[in-house]
Amino acid sequence: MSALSVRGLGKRFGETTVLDGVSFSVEPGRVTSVIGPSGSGKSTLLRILTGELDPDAGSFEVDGAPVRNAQRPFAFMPQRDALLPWRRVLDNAALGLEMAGVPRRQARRRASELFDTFGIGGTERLWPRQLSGGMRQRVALLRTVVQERTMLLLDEPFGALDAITREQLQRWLLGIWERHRWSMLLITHDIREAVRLSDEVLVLSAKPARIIGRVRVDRAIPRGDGFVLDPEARRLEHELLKLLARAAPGPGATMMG
Ligand SMILES: Nc1ncnc2c1ncn2[C@@H]1O[C@H](COP(=O)(O)OP(=O)(O)OP(=O)(O)O)[C@@H](O)[C@H]1O
Repeated sequence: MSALSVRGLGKRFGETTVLDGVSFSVEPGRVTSVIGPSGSGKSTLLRILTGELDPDAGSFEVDGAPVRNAQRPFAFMPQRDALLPWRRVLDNAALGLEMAGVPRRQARRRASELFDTFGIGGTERLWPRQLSGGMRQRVALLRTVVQERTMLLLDEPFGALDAITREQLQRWLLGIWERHRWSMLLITHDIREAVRLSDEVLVLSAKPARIIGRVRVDRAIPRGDGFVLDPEARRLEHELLKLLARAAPGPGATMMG
């Protein structure tokens, strides 16, 4: 049974069709990435899954059961880290639990237990503005995973970071993932990141978005640092580049952003 099974999702904004019959599944404990041209509808897809938007067509199931509006079994990390500047780091980390109805003290205790594992021990009493970009992302991810859902939806978690920090956080995420084995759906702009972190990469076309390619990465996760230089990884990146050129034909065909 799939952790997530999406069938024929369609979405229009006014006259514009953004998603057109998008179907895929994420297997339990697997990581699936979605890449595609800017504006193709990747965030819209996640916003439908989280219940922020209603689809115009199609449906999806989680663990084999249709999802009703009220119950969203995902933990979602949005594109921006969205830490609240007026809450200390620990209170930010506990926010997702609090919003899910967990009493504040209990939420803070559960969040605080993860700080060391996430490499941010000692920052609990700081304000978000006192953290680096990479640390902020760790807090945002902690806030997401502390909700203890089996499926994570991550919308470009490392998109705003410099290349070195991004690389560090990818390595770190793989290490954390190995312990928890969440099913993950990851939106990214970075082909190399998609190949390194995923079991399968889906390529969306430009608007209206359809899935125009699927690339499997048949190497066990976590993959070591050397994997990016592995000929197989380079071949898959090349294949994805070609698919992206088809996804957004014309000048800047491989540009995403
Ligand atoms: N509420 C809305 N009303 C009208 N149009 C919208 C709305 N939300 C998104 N869109 C449009 O839908 C399209 C897809 O947007 P979306 O943010 O899903 O793309 P994306 O692939 O995530 O883009 P990026 O890679 O730049 O983050 C865009 O053309 C966007 O302008």
